[in-house]
Amino acid sequence: MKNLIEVKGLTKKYGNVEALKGVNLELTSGKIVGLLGPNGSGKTTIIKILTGLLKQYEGEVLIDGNPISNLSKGLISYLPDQIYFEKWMKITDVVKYFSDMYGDFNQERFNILMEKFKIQDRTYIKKLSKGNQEKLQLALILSRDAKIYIFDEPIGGVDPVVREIILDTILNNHNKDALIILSTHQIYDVEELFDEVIFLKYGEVVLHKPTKEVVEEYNMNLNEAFKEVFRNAF
Ligand SMILES: Nc1ncnc2c1ncn2[C@@H]1O[C@H](COP(=O)(O)OP(=O)(O)OP(=O)(O)O)[C@@H](O)[C@H]1O
Repeated sequence: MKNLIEVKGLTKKYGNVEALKGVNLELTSGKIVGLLGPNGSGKTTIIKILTGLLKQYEGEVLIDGNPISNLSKGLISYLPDQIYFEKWMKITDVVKYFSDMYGDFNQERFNILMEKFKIQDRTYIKKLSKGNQEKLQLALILSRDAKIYIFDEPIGGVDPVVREIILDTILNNHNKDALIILSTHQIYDVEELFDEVIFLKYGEVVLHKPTKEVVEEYNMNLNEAFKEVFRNAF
């Protein structure tokens, strides 16, 4: 296992708001990590910095040993918490864009995932329901052979059956040496997925441990432990 992400003293201010306060993290390959915290705790801010979307911050961020650059961006397959396609686009255009943009895009895996997600209409994005647009985006993200996958609320808008398919797909369709970071509020559904968890509170890491240790230490499931740690933070 090697460190794929190293963050030292990461601080981010939006005007007077200190969204991240000296965050330190080391994340290794082959792990599924839950990035958890209440609204406004800084999860999306960290993700945006790791993915190169937010460029102004203090501290050091290394991706696979190198500072953030186009090279590091190419190592990360990122699912944002919103649909980022233009609705007028054809699905074939989006797929072409992905395969042109990312050398690691696996068309065969994409086709299999689309079958699994039962997306039959492959014409225009606007003809897909919101849940199916989310699934399409997920299929594209998972079809890359990336070193790092970052999912921001991948199960937000979909029904419970689809949620299970999505979690199963994440678990079984990624490169096993990859690092997966998953941010969600629906901990109850996903806790068995996480090898380790990060609890963020007001921009600070208050806990970063293997899930097993958290469950043992608090003598309760992860969801309950989360509520215990954040009891006064809501
Ligand atoms: N563009 C921005 N301008 C000003 N403040 C911002 C901006 N983006 C985020 N913030 C603030 O930074 C803090 C962290 O926000 P962030 O979106 O990272 O939290 P989060 O944990 O992802 O929240 P949520 O779970 O609600 O998505 C919050 O106080 C938020 O109001």
